[in-house]
Amino acid sequence: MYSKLQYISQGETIETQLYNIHQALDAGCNWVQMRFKNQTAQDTFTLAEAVKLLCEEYLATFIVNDDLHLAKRIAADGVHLGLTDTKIDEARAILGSTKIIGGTANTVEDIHNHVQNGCDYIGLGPFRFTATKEKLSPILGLSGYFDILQKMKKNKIEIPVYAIGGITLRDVNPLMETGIHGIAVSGIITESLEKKILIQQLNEKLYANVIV
Ligand SMILES: Cc1ncc(COP(=O)(O)OP(=O)(O)O)c(N)n1
Ligand SMILES: Cc1ncsc1CCOP(=O)(O)O
Ligand SMILES: [Mg+2]
Repeated sequence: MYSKLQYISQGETIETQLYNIHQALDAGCNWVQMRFKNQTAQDTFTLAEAVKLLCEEYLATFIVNDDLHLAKRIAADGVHLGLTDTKIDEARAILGSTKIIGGTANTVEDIHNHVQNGCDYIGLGPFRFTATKEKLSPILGLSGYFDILQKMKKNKIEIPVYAIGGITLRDVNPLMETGIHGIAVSGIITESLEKKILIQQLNEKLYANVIV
């Protein structure tokens, strides 16, 4: 089963990114998406190599944001692709069947297309406004998740869905009640001064109904 908590990295420099990712891993995150925007190819590659080693040390899943070819080059566990990034079916043809491919969705039609094209998980959002990302798609709110997850059920569309965008601890229970698999968060973990406690609290809520 995919982890129910994804950490999306932040930081304007290689050093800040590595610090933030290391802190998140140390505090218990076991899924990292490296998101390093508007950087040179060399710096992104340098960071990715270091993050790969860190994730291996912590036995964490390592996903590269946006850059399919970088994900392939460094043999990351997978890639996350947005609606304007490389198409999911093209990425599948390049990465093969063993790598994880995540796709962004804002509607049930996006989810349906991604499933048809061989996507492994969905990042559905934004839940609410967030300053972490520019040019947000329409905000879904709780009712948006409820509607989309109901439509998925009705149409028998099965794929793990992660809620994303401005999520806080108190959003987790109501979001999980809509039928999502988990959450992808950046700000709350990066900014937390008590990361271990926060991640424990998030995981308690995320895994509350999982029978082991
Ligand atoms: C898990 C997850 N879901 C959605 C996104 C957003 O991807 P995208 O729309 O391509 O935006 P950027 O992150 O590239 O700015 C994501 N990264 N992860
Ligand atoms: C990458 C991304 N895509 C939609 S919202 C978002 C940012 C998530 O970060 P945060 O948890 O800080 O809102
Ligand atoms: Mg993208």
